[in-house]
Amino acid sequence: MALLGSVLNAAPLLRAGSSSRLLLPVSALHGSSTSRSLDSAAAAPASASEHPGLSGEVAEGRQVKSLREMPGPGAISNLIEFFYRDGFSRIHEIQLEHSQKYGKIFKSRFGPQLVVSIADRDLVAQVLRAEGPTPQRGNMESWKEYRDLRGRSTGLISAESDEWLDMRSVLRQLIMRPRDVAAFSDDVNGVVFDLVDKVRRLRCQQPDGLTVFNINDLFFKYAMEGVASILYETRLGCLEDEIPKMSQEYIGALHLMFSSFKTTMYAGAIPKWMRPVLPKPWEEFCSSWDGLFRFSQIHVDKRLSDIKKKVEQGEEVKGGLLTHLLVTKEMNLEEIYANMTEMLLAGVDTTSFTLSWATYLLAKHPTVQQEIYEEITQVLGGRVPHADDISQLPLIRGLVKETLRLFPVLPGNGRVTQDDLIVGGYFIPKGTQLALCHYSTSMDEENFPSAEEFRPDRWLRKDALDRVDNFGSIPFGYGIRSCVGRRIAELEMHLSLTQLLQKFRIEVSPLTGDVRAKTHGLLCPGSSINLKFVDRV
Ligand code: HEM
Repeated sequence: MALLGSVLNAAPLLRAGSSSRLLLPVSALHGSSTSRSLDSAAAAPASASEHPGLSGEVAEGRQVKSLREMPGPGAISNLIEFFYRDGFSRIHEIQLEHSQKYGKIFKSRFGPQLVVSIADRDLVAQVLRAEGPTPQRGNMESWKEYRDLRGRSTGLISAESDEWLDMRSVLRQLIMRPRDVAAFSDDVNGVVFDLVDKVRRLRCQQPDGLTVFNINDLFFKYAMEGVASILYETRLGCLEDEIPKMSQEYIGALHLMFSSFKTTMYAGAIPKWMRPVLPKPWEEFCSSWDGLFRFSQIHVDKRLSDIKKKVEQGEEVKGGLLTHLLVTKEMNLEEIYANMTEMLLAGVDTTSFTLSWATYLLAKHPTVQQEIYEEITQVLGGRVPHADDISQLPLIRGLVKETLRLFPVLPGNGRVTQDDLIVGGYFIPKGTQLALCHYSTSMDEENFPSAEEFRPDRWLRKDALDRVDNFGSIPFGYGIRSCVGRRIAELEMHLSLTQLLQKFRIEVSPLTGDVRAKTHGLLCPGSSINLKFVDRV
């Protein structure tokens, strides 16, 4: 399942405003909602004074090139790459290959679509720093169409312009600073206890009493339970042996949308007029959204009715994020449903894949694991960690950063330019779809020496890498449209990894092969990760 990935990675590949839209992978296939033709771009050398978004290159008198002159793979070779060589599951590798072959800025075509890919840290920085107040990631037409059809609101992922800005301003105040989410420590720790317990129960079922098969399945349940404990202020029971029916149905809806990654893709890609002859993708798309919205609505309504009861009885109303939103009415009810739905969606696979990679890397590097364990023991002893402890655990933070550098769950991100830009010497007209190639910049030796190596200590402050504006690795994006759930995800990952390392030595099971990454919307383990959890004495 990889909904967020299909949205953030692939949505930019839907051509805006076209009735025959095509969905393309962000990193290697390149489409455009360019509002000017390439010819006019070529014929209109920009001047810095006319175009506030332009870099100093024009002013310095260097020749600005048009998109026509930009290198990149041809449409036919892209077709072959993706449809005959299973390129859809290797988007991250193709991104790297193309940046090595064509340079750090290149264009690709797929039919009428054109996307400009940027695989250079400084150019990515230039683009993101020049963003206006309401950046756009890509085309969200199919999401919006569903919402219009059902009279639903958009949430942060699907909204644009002022509508997006208003909701973002509300949520930014509530969950974007580490100290805001520190308040959720106890709730998340409650879920971590259940995770540890579940590890113990699962390994007991195996003959060696140690192995947990397909660790991502467990982390998926943990991530869902963890994020729901914050978003809905309730427990879903995902880590119980019998998952409650309602939570099971939600997981089913999520599976429908993603197991059918294709469903999401085709729903957006198949033109409306073809739906009568090819109804299934759109129907499945709508039906999975129905399930996701229904689930959120049940939990939001339940909280609302609890609050009303308390008010009627004259009791004080206390609570977290959802309570705040319902009481202050900074968002209307439909907006709350939509944002809870989209945040739950965005917060599960992303976190669980990262945890799966982190534990796999730890198991493969016992010396690193031991160093991190010693740091934890020195700082906490056996004490349960709290959010406030994390600043004292730089290696735990480095572990998460390094995992996301090696396996950025979103290997690429999209932006539609909102102004004419000159990037890397090329004139990029307003409305061009850009693909920011995070995977390539993360693996670039210039940004990270010995880039293939797993070295959480490279993030220790002494090396000055640990900066929010290190554009070589920005797994949560950057700036005003960056991941709104970043602090929640970090809290869930820091607390769970710390406790797992306090309790267990993690080893790779001999039943695990060499696990390689594949793109399935998100960058996910290409095969099952099976790990042994050995008690620490
Ligand atoms: C390891 C975990 C996660 C990673 C790596 C991640 C990464 C990202 C990235 C790269 C973006 C796009 C940013 C941009 O366009 O600049 C994004 C957006 C978003 N993420 Fe996350 N995410 C994670 C977890 C979460 C969680 C736990 C939540 C919710 C609680 C969440 C909610 C969102 C939302 C709502 C957006 C859209 C924000 C907007 O458009 O304003 N994410 N995420």
